[in-house]
Amino acid sequence: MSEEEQRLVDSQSSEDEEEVELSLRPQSLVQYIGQDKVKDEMSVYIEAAKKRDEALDHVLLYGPPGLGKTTLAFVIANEMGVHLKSTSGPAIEKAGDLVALLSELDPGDVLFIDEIHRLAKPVEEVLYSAMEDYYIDIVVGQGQTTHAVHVPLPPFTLIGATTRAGQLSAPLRDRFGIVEHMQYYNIIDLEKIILRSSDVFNTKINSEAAIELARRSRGTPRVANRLLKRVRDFAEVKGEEEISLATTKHALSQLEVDNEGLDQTDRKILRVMIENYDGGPVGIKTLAANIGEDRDTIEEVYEPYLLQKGFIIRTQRGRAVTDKAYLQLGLSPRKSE
Ligand SMILES: Nc1ncnc2c1ncn2[C@@H]1O[C@H](COP(=O)(O)OP(=O)(O)OP(=O)(O)O)[C@@H](O)[C@H]1O
Ligand SMILES: [Mg+2]
Repeated sequence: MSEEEQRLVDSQSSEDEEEVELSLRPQSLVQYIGQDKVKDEMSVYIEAAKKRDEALDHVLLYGPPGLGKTTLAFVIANEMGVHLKSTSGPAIEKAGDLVALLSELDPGDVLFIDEIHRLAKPVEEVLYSAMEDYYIDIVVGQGQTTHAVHVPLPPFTLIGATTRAGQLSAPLRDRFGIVEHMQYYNIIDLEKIILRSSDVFNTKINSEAAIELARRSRGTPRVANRLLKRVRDFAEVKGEEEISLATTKHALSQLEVDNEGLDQTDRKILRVMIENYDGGPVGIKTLAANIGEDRDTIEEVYEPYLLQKGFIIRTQRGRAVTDKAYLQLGLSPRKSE
């Protein structure tokens, strides 16, 4: 797949995008659009913790990339009125790194660990006592001078984010008092996000165009914001004062994003399943090898959306496409035997 397209769905943002990303990020729960269930619950827990003057319980946020987990972590810290220290699972190599991070925290502060399913096992084990009783036992020295040191910690809140809740070990998962599942956004909420972002960009977008964009954004704010930027480019070149529906449709077809928001890779997955495996079922490993995509990427990024949109289903023997998938590709569904 092209680099361009990779960037539409991928979880990393390039450096020149970071600054815009920051200005696009809502700061408070009120500004945070959608995810109503998560927001309602979080606002109760935040208010209660503040009343008790305690650290908020540890929070696990999980769901597909680009749905606003990182954004929400910052919003939570903001609402609690505390600092947030941000890191990621793979960045913490040794237990000592974790100790260093934790000892920098003030009481009540948030430690945000992105990709928490990728923590090294020894680090994870140190985290258990830190989360449960706010202390860490570390071993220092070498040979004969080796001894254990008991390090008390300030009360803190761990916010973990992951696209793969299933890969978290049970002992770690159980130590999160609050577990929130982030859902794909509906079109109304995505439209609001698009309108807010176009304000930030100082561009006008016609309301029909905003809805069209929302419909094709894979239920994902990050995708919505990226598509908006591309569509804005097309409108600018055309000299439009306000992004029109026609330009939006034209830009999206150039970007090969179809009417359901599927991109080239989504369609390739469906096509391979149909053409090479008669619609499935086919195992994920086989599929990944055929498409030349990483298995994890398929499972984290592509599959959840295709499942939720009803293009594929999961069976005991693997994934299979539905009739809807045939129709989306302009093919006639296979006859049921
Ligand atoms: N509820 C929201 N309202 C407005 N904008 C949002 C919302 N959620 C996310 N965004 C925007 O979408 C983009 C992606 O959000 P974010 O980086 O928080 O996603 P994420 O879930 O952490 O993704 P990843 O799993 O890839 O780390 C950001 O630019 C953010 O501003
Ligand atoms: Mg993130």
